[in-house]
Amino acid sequence: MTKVLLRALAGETLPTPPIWMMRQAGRYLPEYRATRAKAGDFLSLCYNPELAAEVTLQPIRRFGFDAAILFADILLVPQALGADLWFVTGEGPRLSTITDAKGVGALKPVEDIHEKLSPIYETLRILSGELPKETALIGFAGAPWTVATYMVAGRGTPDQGPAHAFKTADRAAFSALIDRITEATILYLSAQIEAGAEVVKLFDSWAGSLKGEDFDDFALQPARRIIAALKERHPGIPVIAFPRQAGERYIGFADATGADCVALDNSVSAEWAASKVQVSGCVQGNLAPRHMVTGGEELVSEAQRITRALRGGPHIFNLGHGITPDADPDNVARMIEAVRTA
Ligand SMILES: Cc1c2[nH]c(c1CCC(=O)O)Cc1[nH]c(c(CCC(=O)O)c1C)Cc1[nH]c(c(CCC(=O)O)c1C)Cc1[nH]c(c(C)c1CCC(=O)O)C2
Repeated sequence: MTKVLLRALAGETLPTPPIWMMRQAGRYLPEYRATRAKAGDFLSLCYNPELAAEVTLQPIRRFGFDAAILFADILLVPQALGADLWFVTGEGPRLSTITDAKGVGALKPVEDIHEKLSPIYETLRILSGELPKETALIGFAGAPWTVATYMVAGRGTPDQGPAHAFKTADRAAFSALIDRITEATILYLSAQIEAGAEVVKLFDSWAGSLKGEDFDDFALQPARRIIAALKERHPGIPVIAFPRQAGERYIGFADATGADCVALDNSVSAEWAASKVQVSGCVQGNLAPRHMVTGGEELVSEAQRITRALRGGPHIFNLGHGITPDADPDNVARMIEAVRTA
């Protein structure tokens, strides 16, 4: 029996959609907080294969999701390319910054990334042996634009201003940075697949700040290049693309990039997506994460509305973005029940 997540990704319309959640292993779970404390800090947890596998499995044991997502972070790739990376508690990531051609030139050769990232591959090998047979294993990476926004600014930014400024000041150097990340991402995701990932997802969390030609050059083309290279090396491995906040640019994104599925954020309606995006294949999404905090009747009705709206084609149920640390785990169980009884 093929795993239900893989069936949806192959284009099958199922009576009940497979379910998983972005950030399903995370601070809203007491067992995650306990394992993170044991590891010491977030990055030590990412680089400890036994403990990273343990936190990946926690939400599977608790909720029986149809997919497990590797526990790691999109910012490990910049670190493997030579950037300094640390996390400030309560604030988020910090990195050394790259603001010109010289900074791009100083990055390590892409082939060197495996040296730093080999524990991540080990986490996947452990998970391949330990997951229930019906649970699919998802690997991931940040998309080049989103990763670049952190590498340029050295932190998360509300409007990605520093990356836009670099792009405007020296488009060739900025393109070289995007190319370098693109090449590293191909090597990283290929290694994840070789270590056991059955699906890979590209997170372009800041795609929504790219407009017109910039969207084509820095969101669409890098995704197309990565997906083409992966399909050549690993035919049959499906790719989920998440160009968050792409709005109208969700239309045709799967066809233009070769993605098997596009993940929808919660700023678009499921009804709109059914007629405009699902016509090209599988879609994933798109419950607003706040329902996992607020719960109640609205959680049930929204989860069921989305499930019904996307029932006519291939669909993977998920949130529109990651579950937040203040979410109530009981609401996750309620959400799953609502989707399965819609
Ligand atoms: C932009 C981005 C990052 N990381 C990621 C993205 C893209 C998706 C998105 O838009 O959310 C992706 C990511 N980060 C994490 C995963 C693991 C898999 C999963 O459960 O989804 C994945 C897929 C773990 C994490 N990554 C992070 C945590 C929290 C760390 C902790 O335990 O303190 C987790 C569980 C930290 C992180 N990592 C990042 C930020 C901005 C932060 C700080 C914000 C926060 O604290 O929630 C960068």
